[in-house]
Amino acid sequence: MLDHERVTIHTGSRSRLPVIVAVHSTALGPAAGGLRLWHYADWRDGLTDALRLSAAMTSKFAVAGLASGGGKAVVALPEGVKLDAGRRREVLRDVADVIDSLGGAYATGPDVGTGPDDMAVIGETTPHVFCRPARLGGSGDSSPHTARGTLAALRAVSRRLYGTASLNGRSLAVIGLGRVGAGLARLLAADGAALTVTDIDPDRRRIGDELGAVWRAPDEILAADVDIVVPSALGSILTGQNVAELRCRAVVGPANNQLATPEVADLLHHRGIIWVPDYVASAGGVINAITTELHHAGADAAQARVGAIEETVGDLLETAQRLGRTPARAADELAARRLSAAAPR
Ligand SMILES: NC(=O)C1=CN([C@@H]2O[C@H](COP(=O)(O)OP(=O)(O)OC[C@H]3O[C@@H](n4cnc5c(N)ncnc54)[C@H](O)[C@@H]3O)[C@@H](O)[C@H]2O)C=CC1
Ligand SMILES: CC(C)C(=O)C(=O)O
Repeated sequence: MLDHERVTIHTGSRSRLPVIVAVHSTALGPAAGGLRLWHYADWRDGLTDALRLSAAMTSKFAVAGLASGGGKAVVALPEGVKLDAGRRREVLRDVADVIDSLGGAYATGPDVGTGPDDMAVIGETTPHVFCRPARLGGSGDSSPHTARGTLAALRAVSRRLYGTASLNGRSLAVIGLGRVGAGLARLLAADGAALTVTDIDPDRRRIGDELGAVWRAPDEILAADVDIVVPSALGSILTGQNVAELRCRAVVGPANNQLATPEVADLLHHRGIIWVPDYVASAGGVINAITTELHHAGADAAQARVGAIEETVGDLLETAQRLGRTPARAADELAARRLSAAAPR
């Protein structure tokens, strides 16, 4: 059964590409979530992604205590298609038309494949957009805040495992050195962590070299002998098959939808590996954007809320242990309580 309030699929009048907007829930407020511009073998895979990603946004906002609902947009690019500047603009204007037609039920921001300049183009058509560049009144790139929020989650896990929040001397494997992953790797290196890194884009290796990190092939890094694995690329990286190969004590990262299926959280738990739900660890970017742009709080207040992810994760780990649950279940239950307490809209 469809679990979503509204799903719009529209063939862009300019680009002729499928523009998908999934609004999962507006129980806590109008939906928000990023725009993913990515390649898919079949556009229906993009639809599946939009459905899962938008549901995760609902939980992300609920656990973060923000009055927004879950949504996500996906433009499914056929494999191998590259967008030049003109074509990219057409795609973004198509997306903007769909968002505008929803009358405020959904506002977009950046996700994989998009950034603040793309939000500026969308903002030419519709006001329902955030993370535009600061010169246009937006809060800019979300990824440094997402990286900082993930670091806060890592500190909470380090405290639980090693009795100290410091990551100095810990070994971490960062999978994906994109906007969030590279920023997070820099923060971790500055804290004295020993890094192993990878990306499918070989050009990213220079970021690892710059940080003195060990480079591993993408298909080898999950089983690296490190303290913590940090998924920072795309989803479904943890499966029923590969959990058995892990050698780390925790998996904590910003990548959305890391589990191929929800049951993988139980498998990790049975192996004694702490998994922090991605929708908790990755909330820093959207916390900063929504707090400053929609709730008009100052930068310091927003940063404090991003830093509070450390406390949120610490509390979740404690609740999970006390009640004999996985952290995933403890987080799902917290989100469900907050959603059911919200007045019907
Ligand atoms: N940008 C943000 O503020 C937020 C991002 N996220 C999530 O964090 C993840 C990363 O996002 P961004 O850094 O913004 O995207 P990005 O597009 O800048 O970076 C993704 C990186 O992952 C690499 N990659 C893709 N598949 C890979 C694989 N199989 N193995 C290794 N590397 C691979 C890509 O080459 C790219 O360098 C995504 O899952 C995104 O949904 C979550 C919350 C906020
Ligand atoms: C960065 C925001 C917009 C988002 O989509 C997410 O947190 O996944």
